[in-house]
Amino acid sequence: MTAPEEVVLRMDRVCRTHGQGQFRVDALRFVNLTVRAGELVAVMGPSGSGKSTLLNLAGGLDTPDSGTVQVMGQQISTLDQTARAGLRRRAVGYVFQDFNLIPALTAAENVSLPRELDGVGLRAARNEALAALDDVGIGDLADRFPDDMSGGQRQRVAIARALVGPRRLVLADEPTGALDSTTGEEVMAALRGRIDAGAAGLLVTHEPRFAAWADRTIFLRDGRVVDSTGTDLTLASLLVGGHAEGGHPDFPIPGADR
Ligand SMILES: Nc1ncnc2c1ncn2[C@@H]1O[C@H](COP(=O)(O)OP(=O)(O)OP(=O)(O)O)[C@@H](O)[C@H]1O
Repeated sequence: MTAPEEVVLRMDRVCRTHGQGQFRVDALRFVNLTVRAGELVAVMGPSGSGKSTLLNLAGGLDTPDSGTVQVMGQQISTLDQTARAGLRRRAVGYVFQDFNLIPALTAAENVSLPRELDGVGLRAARNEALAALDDVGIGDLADRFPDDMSGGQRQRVAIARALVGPRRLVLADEPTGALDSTTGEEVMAALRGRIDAGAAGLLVTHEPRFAAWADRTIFLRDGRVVDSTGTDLTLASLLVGGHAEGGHPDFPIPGADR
């Protein structure tokens, strides 16, 4: 297990431009971000502010135009494509809004598959998968197929899969987006539990109540980090107008201007 204070993700002065000429967009501009083991960082911002670009760079699916991205001490832009894919597989797991489970595989098979692809033997991979499912509170559903599970249970399978084996960085893109709020809270509790056990995470969300599960929140606008705040402050500032009357300027509280 990773030491609690170990840096899992480090981004220094990261810039990324998409498109060319008149279609050129500065999707990220000089972003600095450090996420340590045991830390969950929420990423909020309006549509087009650069959240997906940030997640793609953090997971090594994309490389910066300038600046550096390090995952578990390895600088992604210095790696060739094969080495990058290897680092991604060993270190990074994803959780998406739509679960992305393989319907023909049971929960345990979905979770053990990445480990089998890592070269771990079938039995060891299954044992790791069972432990990972236990960690997110659904050990008893190991042999169920995704279609026979609720949305919240499926998302917990996805969290188990994201952090099975040595993976330490979970990148979650609106993981609660398809869930009702009670189920969303249960899924956040499961994610939080896995982070507390020594992983690190980035959570893209539009919902302050889910961001409240994070240790801190960064706010993006036009590719820049325009604000960064601890969780207590996040909710407090949204609710009592710590940033501005009626909430954060990017996330006004509906009706607060009445
Ligand atoms: N492949 C691409 N080619 C051209 N422009 C792109 C590409 N990917 C992203 N962009 C642009 O970069 C900017 C940042 O996009 P990004 O998807 O990172 O934002 P986002 O905050 O995740 O948005 P959303 O909340 O709508 O998913 C946007 O202006 C977007 O149009």
